[in-house]
Amino acid sequence: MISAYTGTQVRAAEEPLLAAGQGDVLMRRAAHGLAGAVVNELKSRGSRLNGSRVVVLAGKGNNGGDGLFAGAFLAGRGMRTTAVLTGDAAHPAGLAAFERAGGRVQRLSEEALPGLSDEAARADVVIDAVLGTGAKGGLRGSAADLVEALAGAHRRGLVVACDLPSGVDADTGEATEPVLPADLTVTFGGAKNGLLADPGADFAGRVVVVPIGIEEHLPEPSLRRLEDADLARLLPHPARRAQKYSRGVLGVVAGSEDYPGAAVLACRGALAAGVGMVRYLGPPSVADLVRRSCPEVVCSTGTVSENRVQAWLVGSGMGPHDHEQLTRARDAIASDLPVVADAGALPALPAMLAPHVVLTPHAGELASLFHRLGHGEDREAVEAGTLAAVRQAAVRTGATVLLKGATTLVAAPWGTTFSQADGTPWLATAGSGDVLAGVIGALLAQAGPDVGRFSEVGIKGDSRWAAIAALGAALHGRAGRAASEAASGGPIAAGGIADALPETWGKVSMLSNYEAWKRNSHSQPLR
Ligand SMILES: NC(=O)C1=CN([C@@H]2O[C@H](COP(=O)(O)OP(=O)(O)OC[C@H]3O[C@@H](n4cnc5c(N)ncnc54)[C@H](O)[C@@H]3O)[C@@H](O)[C@H]2O)[C@@H](O)CC1
Ligand SMILES: [K+]
Repeated sequence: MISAYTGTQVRAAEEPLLAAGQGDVLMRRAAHGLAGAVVNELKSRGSRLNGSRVVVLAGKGNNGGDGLFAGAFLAGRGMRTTAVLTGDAAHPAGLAAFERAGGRVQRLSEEALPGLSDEAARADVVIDAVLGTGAKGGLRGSAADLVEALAGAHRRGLVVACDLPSGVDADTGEATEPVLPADLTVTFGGAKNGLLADPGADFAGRVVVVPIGIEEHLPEPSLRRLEDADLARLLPHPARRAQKYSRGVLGVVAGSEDYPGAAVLACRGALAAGVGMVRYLGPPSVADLVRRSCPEVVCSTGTVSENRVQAWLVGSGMGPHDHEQLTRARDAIASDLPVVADAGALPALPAMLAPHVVLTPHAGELASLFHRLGHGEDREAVEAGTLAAVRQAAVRTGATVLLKGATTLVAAPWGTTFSQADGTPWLATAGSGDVLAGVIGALLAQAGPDVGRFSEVGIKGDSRWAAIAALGAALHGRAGRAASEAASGGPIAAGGIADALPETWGKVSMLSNYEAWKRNSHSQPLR
């Protein structure tokens, strides 16, 4: 699990060490980690260190101090280092160390701007150490001009953000442009929320966390990302004596005469994600298409209460005039069973929901939901602050809310939030969301009463619905990536995501089987 924190949480964790006079030690550890990451990255690219040029953009706070100390380490490795001081001051000890190591110091001003931005654009490495967790707002004045010029330059070297790209809000991921897009962000003590939420994540590149000794003082994470081992633990496994009903039955209320394919794709997503049975309820013409496309699906007629299932999927491919389907969607939501409510069901939701109802809007649908709740956020506002938006939606509706995007965020109404970025931009294709709803529906149907596997990864109570949705997003993203990789990185259609999902699932669970085998192999005979 990757854990992320707000700037305030990280600063509070630093407090006991600062009080014990360890401030310098923390900064040197951070700087050493930053310099080491630069060296590793250059080596992995086959670039030589000796004589290559590094420009450190150093602000006046501790973030600049980290950058200057890192520059000193790099100068010690034979790199030609220049510090561009963006403020009216610089971290005194960092600056002294930098100068002692032979670094060259330049002060940024309007006059010096053209020459320094040229130099930065020609450098092999640029370290962005202007603003860190203590910043208010974005870059200003000449620093903003320099970053704007650099971001627009034809060619630039490796860009490494110190702690976080300057201008990205550590707590929310909001970005005040200009922000220099990093290839690599080296962050200290723990990841920051802003690196795992869009638009901040757009600027962060690959994120490396450097431990600096504050970790034991960190509280519960503010944001989590499921990794391989967590996914493996959370995947349901059929019991030896399982039968299709005990494996979980998903009822699907989706599709319409205008969008019949959505029902098919939702069913394909569900079938690929381990459910025991899928029951489809919908218009006869759609049911015919579902039967022909997925003969495994049982098409039923009648009402929601007449169909016995363990979870419902409602809304994919439904419009505002599909009255019979909308009635079924409302009944499913009122049934007390877990529900994934997608697309056309979102405008028909009751005002207050429960955490076992998982809403799956994209940014535009979330903006519409806010409008109905009497709040004015438009799509742009949601996209500019995805983390705040998804959390607010969960609090206001009482539901678990999954906000789809390059980074998919899932928030439980009580605050537990996940960020998954497992996919590829090829996933932005029609029908992809229907498959995702099917996958999450299947996982909800298999959830059962067992909460043990959730507590194993530190997820308590009703937060498990958010973990299930995050698991679904991770599987969907990875399946999409696998489908694209099978096409040598080419495009995918939504059906291909469902087709790739069983193997993705198998690979993830192999990991847990291997761990179990390793644990057991010394003490038990293998069967
Ligand atoms: N506190 C600690 O012990 C440690 C802090 N570390 C580093 O310290 C950073 C936080 O340091 P600071 O609290 O000094 O904060 P920053 O370095 O983020 O910047 C704050 C400084 O910039 C000024 N400033 C704020 N907003 C600005 C803006 N929009 N434009 C221009 N100037 C602005 C402030 O007046 C202040 O002087 C972390 O991101 C991390 O890099 C690390 O060295 C690890 C240890
Ligand atoms: K920075």
